[in-house]
Amino acid sequence: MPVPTFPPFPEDIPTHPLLVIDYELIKAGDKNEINRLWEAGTKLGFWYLKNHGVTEEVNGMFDMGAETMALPFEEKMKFEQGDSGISFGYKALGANAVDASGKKDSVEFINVAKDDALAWPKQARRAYPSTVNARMASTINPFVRKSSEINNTILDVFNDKLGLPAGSLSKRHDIEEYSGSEARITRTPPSLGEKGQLLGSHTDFGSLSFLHNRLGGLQVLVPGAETWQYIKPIPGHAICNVGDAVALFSGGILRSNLHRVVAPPGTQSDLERWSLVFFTRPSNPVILRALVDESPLIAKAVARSPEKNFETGSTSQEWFARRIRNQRLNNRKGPETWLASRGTEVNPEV
Ligand SMILES: O=C(O)CCC(=O)C(=O)O
Ligand SMILES: [Fe+2]
Repeated sequence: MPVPTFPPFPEDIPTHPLLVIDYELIKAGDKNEINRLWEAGTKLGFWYLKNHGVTEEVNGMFDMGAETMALPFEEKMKFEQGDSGISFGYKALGANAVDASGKKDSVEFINVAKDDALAWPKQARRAYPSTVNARMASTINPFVRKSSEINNTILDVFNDKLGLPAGSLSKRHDIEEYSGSEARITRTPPSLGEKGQLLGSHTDFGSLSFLHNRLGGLQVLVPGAETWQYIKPIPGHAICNVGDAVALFSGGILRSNLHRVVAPPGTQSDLERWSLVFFTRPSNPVILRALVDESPLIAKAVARSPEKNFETGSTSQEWFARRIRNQRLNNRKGPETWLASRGTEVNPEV
């Protein structure tokens, strides 16, 4: 399908600028670009990534999303993620809370496990709708492979800057090992000028997120600022951010920043909103904790923040399942369920 055109992001709405990082330069070991990536990862934890080389796969992923969401509701529900804390599969509109009051979310999405995309035509973690299966080999597998490679290249840069022994972060993200890494396509019905959150304020659960957006709506709460600010989508650029796992490994040196999604601004609010994310997460058995014994820099950072707890005592798999499970409205008992779904942002000790 040709890439559709969209009404532009309004000129008169303030946006927060992000550093644009050139992936080709990062791969080539360009010192200046590496320093800029480090600045982006440590100050806000968000940046644009250009020349990432996945544009064709991104377009195919959006087609897969459109084909999947067009299936009858009963068909999609056969692949529903369930209430046990497993993220892979389909999530219907309104199945999750967006805040402590238990307000329903307004998005539907399909999550495809990295492990299934790589194992295809075998099944590793679960089954998917026919529209997903039809594009596993042609689109989803190359999207996941290329995105995982970008993930480990960026983690190697952070590894070096953090003074960790070579390969310390990337060995925790071995592509061959089962993890919660997944590709997600989200569809949001037109907002029609409505105010309010489509996806509540959160930090991402995992290591890095690679977001391919076409419409606005994503906002960040910049440290020290009092108001949320839009991040403007730029065609062909991914929006990347650091998640909780890497923030914890680094003793807080890398930043997992709060963000949320509100209605697309201006005339964009009359359209359906589609977004694609590749979320990377450490392998299932990896313990989420600051790597103080591997890097004096991380040990110093942790010592400087005695009020914070970087020892979660949780494996990557448990951390992830806890967050997914406690967002589900089916599991809700009260505001405490929402609180139990949170990450590094509200844990009073982190
Ligand atoms: O759709 C977006 O712009 C962001 C989505 C997001 O933050 C998430 O799914 O974690
Ligand atoms: Fe997010």
